[in-house]
Amino acid sequence: MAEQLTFPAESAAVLEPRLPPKLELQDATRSRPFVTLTFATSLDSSLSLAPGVRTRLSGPGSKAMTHYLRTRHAAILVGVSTVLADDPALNCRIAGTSHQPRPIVVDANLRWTPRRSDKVFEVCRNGAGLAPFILIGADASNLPAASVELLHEHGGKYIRVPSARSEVTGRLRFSWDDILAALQAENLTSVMVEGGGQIINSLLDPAYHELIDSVIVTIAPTWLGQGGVVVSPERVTDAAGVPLPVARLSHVSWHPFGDDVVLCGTLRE
Ligand SMILES: NC(=O)c1ccc[n+]([C@@H]2O[C@H](COP(=O)([O-])OP(=O)(O)OC[C@H]3O[C@@H](n4cnc5c(N)ncnc54)[C@H](O)[C@@H]3O)[C@@H](O)[C@H]2O)c1
Ligand SMILES: Nc1nc(=O)c(N)c(NC[C@H](O)[C@H](O)[C@H](O)COP(=O)(O)O)[nH]1
Repeated sequence: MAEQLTFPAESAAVLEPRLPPKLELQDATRSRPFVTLTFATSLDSSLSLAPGVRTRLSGPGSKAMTHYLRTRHAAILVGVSTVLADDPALNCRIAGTSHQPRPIVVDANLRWTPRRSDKVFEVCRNGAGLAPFILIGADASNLPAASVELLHEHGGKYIRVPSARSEVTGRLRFSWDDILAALQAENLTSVMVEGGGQIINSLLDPAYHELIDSVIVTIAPTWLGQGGVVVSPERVTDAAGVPLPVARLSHVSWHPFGDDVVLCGTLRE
């Protein structure tokens, strides 16, 4: 029996001001999708114990909240390392839901070879989720024919996005404007960005704050210790080289969910 979660209507009401409009009312004529940044973190800002290690942080209440968020967004976006680490279903497991979000996997450097046994395809075949759209570099070549076929069979696909090589790592990067334009072109009117660390840290760059409509963070009462995947965006300095805060939430509210607390806010004034 597949996992079935419930989320109380009173809790949903508390979150409502932080959410995009109901899906049927979302405006396809907006210039870009509604963006919710959401993740679960430890007290030492870790998303997981180590890169590649699936780590449960959310308790049952805040986990149900995350799945409720999935009912309210057209798409759910993760980085390829999250897919490789977690083999996630990227579906919505709220009992009775009729909506499934479109999984978006950011894989600029083609590290994931999708396989029939991956959970995201399994839930898709069971009618409990959608197949992924995989964002790859505009010049990517030699796509594995079996992966193209597997995606096609399940209703997913590769989508090409303009890319540039990072001067620091030499790896291909997308700008968030281009990522969101690619989603908009697919009529995906809202997206929740779930992680992992590299995805979140790149979105928290001040250049992108205006793109983020809502931030919803689950904080679990635990320290994971050093060596974890940490949310800590690149440092910003003033003209004299003095460090400045990268981002601060405004319009903040805190909501307890079991042992966890959920922090809501926005990066706009
Ligand atoms: N606690 C949570 O809420 C949560 C959520 C998601 C993932 N996780 C955990 O996070 C870990 C994975 O995080 P991570 O930081 O290693 O990887 P990640 O999931 O952020 O994926 C990193 C990859 O995504 C791609 N990428 C990221 N930003 C990009 C950009 N701007 N342009 C192009 N490509 C880009 C690159 O290929 C990069 O190698 C896993 O252990 C997973 O379990 C936790
Ligand atoms: N809210 C939240 N609490 C957690 O404790 C945790 N580990 C994640 N992780 C987010 C990640 O994007 C995917 O949710 C996981 O990879 C699991 O995926 P599924 O639930 O199977 O879709 N998210």
